[in-house]
Amino acid sequence: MLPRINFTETQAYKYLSNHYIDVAPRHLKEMFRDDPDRFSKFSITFGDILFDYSKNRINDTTKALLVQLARECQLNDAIKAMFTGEAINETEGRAVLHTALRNQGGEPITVGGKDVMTEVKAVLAKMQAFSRKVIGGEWKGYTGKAISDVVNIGIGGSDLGPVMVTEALRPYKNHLNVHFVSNVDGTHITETLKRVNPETTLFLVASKTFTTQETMANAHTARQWLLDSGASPADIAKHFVALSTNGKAVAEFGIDTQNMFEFWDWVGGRYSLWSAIGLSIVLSIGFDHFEQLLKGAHAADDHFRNTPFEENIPVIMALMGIWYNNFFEAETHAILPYDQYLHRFAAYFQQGDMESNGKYVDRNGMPVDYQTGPIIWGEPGTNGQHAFYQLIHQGTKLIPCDFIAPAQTHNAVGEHHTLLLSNFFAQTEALMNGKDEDEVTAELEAANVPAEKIKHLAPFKVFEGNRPSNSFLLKKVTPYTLGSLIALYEHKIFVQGIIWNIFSFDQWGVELGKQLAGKILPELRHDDEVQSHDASTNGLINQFKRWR
Ligand SMILES: O=P(O)(O)OC[C@H]1O[C@H](O)[C@H](O)[C@@H](O)[C@@H]1O
Repeated sequence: MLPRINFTETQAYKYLSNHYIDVAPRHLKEMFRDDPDRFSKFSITFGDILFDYSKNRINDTTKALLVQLARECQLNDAIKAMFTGEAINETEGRAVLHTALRNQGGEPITVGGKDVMTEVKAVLAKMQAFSRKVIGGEWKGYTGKAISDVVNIGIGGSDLGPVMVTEALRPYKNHLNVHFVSNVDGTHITETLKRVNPETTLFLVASKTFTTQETMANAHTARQWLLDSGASPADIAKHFVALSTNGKAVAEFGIDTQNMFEFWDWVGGRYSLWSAIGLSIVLSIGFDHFEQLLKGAHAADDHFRNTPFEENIPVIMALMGIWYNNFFEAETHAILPYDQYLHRFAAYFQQGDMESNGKYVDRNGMPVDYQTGPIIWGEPGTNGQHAFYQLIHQGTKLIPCDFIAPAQTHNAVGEHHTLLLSNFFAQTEALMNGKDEDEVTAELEAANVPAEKIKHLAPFKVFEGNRPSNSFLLKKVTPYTLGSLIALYEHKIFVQGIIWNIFSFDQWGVELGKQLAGKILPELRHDDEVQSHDASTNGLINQFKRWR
């Protein structure tokens, strides 16, 4: 069982509340001036990842107190409980073992007395053999042609991870075209099917539960499309495989369970890209690269498990987040990758973080009286710079940011990468330093702007700075480094959930909408007016009926 500690009642929290009063008015610029060791003190190198957290509004005392907070919340025990397969997803009575999926160290991991590693390895071997056949052209469609296109049909955790990783690792891609259909909006499947040929398309129906409305609707439409093209029901097996925990529902759908790649209820949907759900990744970049992804994640798992909190990247990421979320009252956290291939990274962690820690009930079943998970958002730089950075620089809200950039690009065209990285460095520096009135005035004077105009303009051109950021400088986005980076973020979410005393691995909050949609659906199947809802919902439904 996970500890039940209200972190606002710890000693560390009390100290931090007082300490906040001292630190909040201090400017990062001064902190750098006063402490020449700041960068070496507040940065951690892990393999090919440099994590710099020195541009945060902290000093040595802040860090020590935040680490004390983690200790008082018994983070050590919680980490151990997760890695050893305790049922820490208590509301669903399940272990949380995405770390077992990438356990490349050979250590046995048991759930209910059974070593899960045997099954994990068997499914990986099955994925490897299958992907070899598909990539090598040995697996044929119903007219005897090799597969050219793979369509992953899934949503949420059965979509976002594979999309993000296949995009991030495009430089490692083979000849197969990989597509993703998630939305139940018929447009998504229709537009995708326009681009593929039924004779050479393989569908992966990816669903942990195999009951998700969107995925089932898309899968049925895809199956019908295949049959309409001239395939027989017996040909389905050549074009459909399932990635699921639910063998019964897979068989009922008509997919041979031989063609099912299994995973288990101890894999949370939003942590499942390492499981059979990653088959689209394997097909896109080959099994060896997928294995590298697992290895990178495993190295991050080891780091998380075995490194003292002071030097532990996910722990520090989490503590910085708590410092802003619970003391500075920051509401959001931006993830800003300076790498076009990472363009779905923030979207991926919107689910990862917000579905995990978007909870207002604590582990005792009581409403919390403090803030929990932040709103996660972001877009790749430099696009964001020309869109929303204005608010980050000069708005009234404090937005802690993560900047992520590779030192080496996969596409060395002209000076592009140097331009990109100059923006990456400049932004974190500008957010931190800002620009005071003297600097603004000097600049305008140098540009020969008349004194009267300077007085008028200066306030608008001042940047107060003191806006915090983390920087992740990666040597290069490789499968291994990406695996590590994702795992570091996953563990950050875990640490925050432990400190906030919430359950990070269930998602009851998504159920209500699903339930109500199920109730409304039959009402939309006829044209009679509905009166069974509130006035707004009735009004919307009835207008929809008149217009459709
Ligand atoms: O993989 P599935 O069972 O189809 O679930 C897909 C998604 O469904 C729900 O919306 C959950 O909130 C997500 O966590 C999950 O990833």
